[in-house]
Amino acid sequence: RTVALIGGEFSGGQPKGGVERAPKMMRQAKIVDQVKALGYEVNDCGDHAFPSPDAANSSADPPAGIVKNPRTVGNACKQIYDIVQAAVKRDEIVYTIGGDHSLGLATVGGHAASRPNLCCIWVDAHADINTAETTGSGNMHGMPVSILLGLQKPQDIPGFEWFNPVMTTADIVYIGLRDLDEGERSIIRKFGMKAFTMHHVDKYGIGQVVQMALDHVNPKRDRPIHLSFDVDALDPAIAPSTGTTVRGGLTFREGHYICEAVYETGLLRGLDIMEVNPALGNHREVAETIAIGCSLTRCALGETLL
Ligand SMILES: N[C@@H](CC/C=C/[B-](O)(O)O)C(=O)O
Ligand SMILES: [Mn+2]
Ligand SMILES: [Mn+2]
Ligand SMILES: [Mn+2]
Repeated sequence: RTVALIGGEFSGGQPKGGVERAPKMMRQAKIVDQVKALGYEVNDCGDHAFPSPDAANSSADPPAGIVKNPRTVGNACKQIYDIVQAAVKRDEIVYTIGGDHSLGLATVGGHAASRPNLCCIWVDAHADINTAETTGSGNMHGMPVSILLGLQKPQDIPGFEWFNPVMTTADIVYIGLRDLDEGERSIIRKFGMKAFTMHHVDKYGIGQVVQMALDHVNPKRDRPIHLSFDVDALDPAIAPSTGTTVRGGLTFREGHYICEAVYETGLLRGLDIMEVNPALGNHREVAETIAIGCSLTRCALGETLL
């Protein structure tokens, strides 16, 4: 089994610099050796840096409405999308280290483009499903899912004309939500999307939640799975170095359980570890957040299953 490792050194989907440094920091933490130690071949596709958007409203990439850096984000996504698609065609497990979660359009979208019947588990404090109309911040890391599903027409955002939505609202399930914008709430309700919030995690426990999530998007356990993990799904106490912290998140074990349970299906074909920002917090907080990015990866690749 081969894992294609892709570093997405990209920060343009949100305003806090530093998130582009996570791939190098994870490599310094020996993530490649850790994956190899689990028995995988690693096809290192390298780290991909992108022109970091200069100050907002730059002349080269003016906002589309209030959507910031659309062409910069679209270009980065297109490049990662192509790399992901090529890895999937080689039947490799596609593993992307972000970078902000706007790249989720490229990882899940690129995967779906060459993997029929793909389903997605989106682990996040946020739904990332704002359209250009509903976004309050204009930060594109809050929008990848709406474009992925075609709820936001790609051709209506400069830089995204290349994207062809192939997934539907029924192909994705959320775990960990606790900070939704009003527009996102109405989109989720309107399309009857499945979302397991932190309320459900408390009510049913993580074991039941993952089971119900899989039963929703993968009832016959016959669909390949893409797990897109935003580390801000975890409680900030254990993953502090991330740009959009929200209190009351997943515990260390709940986060790792999700990864273990997805591995246990034998259906994991795509994994994203997103939004680790080594520029945020003190040395210990950065080290802890990088370490959790590595341990989540190991659990998603089978480390803890006997
Ligand atoms: N919903 C907020 C927050 C977006 C958060 C994105 B993240 O999940 O990738 O951190 C927004 O649209 O600005
Ligand atoms: Mn996210
Ligand atoms: Mn988030
Ligand atoms: Mn985030």
